[in-house]
Amino acid sequence: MTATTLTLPSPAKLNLMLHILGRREDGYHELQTLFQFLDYGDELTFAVRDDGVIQLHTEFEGVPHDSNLIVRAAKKLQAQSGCSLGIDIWIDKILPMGGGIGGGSSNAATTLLGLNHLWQLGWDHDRLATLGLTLGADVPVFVRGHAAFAEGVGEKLTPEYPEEPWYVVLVPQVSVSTAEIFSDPLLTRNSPPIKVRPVPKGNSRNDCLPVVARRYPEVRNALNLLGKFTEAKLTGTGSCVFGGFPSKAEADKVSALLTETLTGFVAKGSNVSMLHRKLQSLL
Ligand SMILES: C[C@](O)(CO)[C@H](O)COP(=O)(O)OP(=O)(O)OC[C@H]1O[C@@H](n2ccc(N)nc2=O)[C@H](O)[C@@H]1O
Ligand SMILES: Nc1ncnc2c1ncn2[C@@H]1O[C@H](COP(=O)(O)OP(=O)(O)OP(=O)(O)O)[C@@H](O)[C@H]1O
Repeated sequence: MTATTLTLPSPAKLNLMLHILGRREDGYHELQTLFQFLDYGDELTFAVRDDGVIQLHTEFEGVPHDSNLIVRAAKKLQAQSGCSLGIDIWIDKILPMGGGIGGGSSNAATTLLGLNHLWQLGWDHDRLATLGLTLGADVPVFVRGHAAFAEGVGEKLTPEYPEEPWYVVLVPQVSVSTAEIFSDPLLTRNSPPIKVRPVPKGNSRNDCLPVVARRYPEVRNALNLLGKFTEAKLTGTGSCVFGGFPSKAEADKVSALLTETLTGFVAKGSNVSMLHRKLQSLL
């Protein structure tokens, strides 16, 4: 008998590099980016209900119930699968919103995979990723669960195997709107496509960084401070800034110094998402 309740992780991601190649007719941008997961994230708990109702019990400041990506993901999956079951959902939210570490997208993917399991739909990852893309450009990589080189708007994924260092992630206390950064006239949108894999060294820049740093002094400050210890990078459109270290001890040492004045955390990079490791252990 399949369980009717389930608790699953919803990990963060980093963009280890991000190049913008151009802008499409629909306003979305053609990207090349390298995604890696962190062993750090939110936790969602699901309990099946038989009346078809989808209810998220945790309140989010500034996000109405029906706009929450968790609820939108659940409703889409229910409608497209024709499932008559419903779900109660709770979330322990630790990922910052508008931090560029993919909180909302990851929550949507965890919901799709969790409900596919609990509702026994038997959808494969291709089908779930296609539905996920309609919720956000970053959802498919969380559905697939492997570090990946992404092209298109982020949906064409090729598995990658970057090193898995320990990261210090700084969380500047500003929420950056992805749409706002992508509509900035100063954004560089003409990076030449990378044609070889893995991404050659020297290509780790994030094309969004100059625009984000210009608009947000808090992000500039975080980049400068972390940059005293290692190469400091921006993930996605920010606000979070990260740098890799060969050991937890070194990352902890730098984090202890920086988190006296800034918010941040230490987490291990991971090429297989902790969500997929947990799901695998259930089979
Ligand atoms: C920047 C990244 O975080 C890199 O991982 C993602 O590409 C953004 O993914 P996301 O947050 O899931 O983005 P979405 O919710 O799909 O899009 C938010 C807004 O960002 C802009 N956007 C997003 C992705 C993309 N490739 N081009 C864009 O121009 C669009 O204006 C869109 O309205
Ligand atoms: N479950 C959710 N978790 C976080 N944000 C959500 C959620 N549902 C809806 N949102 C909305 O989506 C916006 C972007 O949230 P998210 O945490 O995904 O941003 P982000 O970290 O910049 O992500 P990305 O790296 O994908 O751009 C939030 O500001 C919020 O209004």
